[in-house]
Amino acid sequence: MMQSDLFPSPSSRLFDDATGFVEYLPDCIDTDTAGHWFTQLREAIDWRHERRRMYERDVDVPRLVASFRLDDASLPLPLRDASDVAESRSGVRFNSVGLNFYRDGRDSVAPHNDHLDELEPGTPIVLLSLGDTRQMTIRAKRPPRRVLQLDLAPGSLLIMSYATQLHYDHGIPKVDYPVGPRISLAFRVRRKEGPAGGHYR
Ligand SMILES: O=C(O)CCC(=O)C(=O)O
Ligand SMILES: [Fe+2]
Repeated sequence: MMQSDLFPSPSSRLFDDATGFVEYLPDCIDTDTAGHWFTQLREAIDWRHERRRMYERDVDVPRLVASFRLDDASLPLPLRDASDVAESRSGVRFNSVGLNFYRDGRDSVAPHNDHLDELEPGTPIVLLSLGDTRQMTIRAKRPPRRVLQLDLAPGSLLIMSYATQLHYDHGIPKVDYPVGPRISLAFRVRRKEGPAGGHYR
């Protein structure tokens, strides 16, 4: 599906080995466009506030979420352009986008790997960041416990290969300093069959 020689700048890979690869591409969208898309999405999306059963209690998912199939005729406008950017920079044709809206530093996503039973085997996940910069932690599940702390700047793409979901967890921790809102778009190739999309803590 995806060939590494489709990637124009191998040096942007933070690692690339038997555990998969992670690639960070800053400035894929200019600042004005990133700001415009952020505002459009914040206003146009019908953001869901979800709850999730955890340790026999219902808890709030600490961010707002939304999701679309990319063949949805009513796909909000900037998502089409955003998927074009994700596709041209990764060489992969995606069929779904999951959105996360982190309202402030108290919003987060707990360490997790994306559900492999929902992904077409071998396909990467591309995260496009808009709004304020938040830090992502990527941590190996097993020793030697490689840890990456990445600032995900607006207009950047982060590409995580399929294999990394077996070997690493990723998350956006809460922060105790003032930070503005952030929206992330997670492009995926979802399997045709398979479970309905869930969300992560
Ligand atoms: O907001 C992000 O950049 C990460 C989101 C994420 O990990 C997910 O939606 O699965
Ligand atoms: Fe994720």
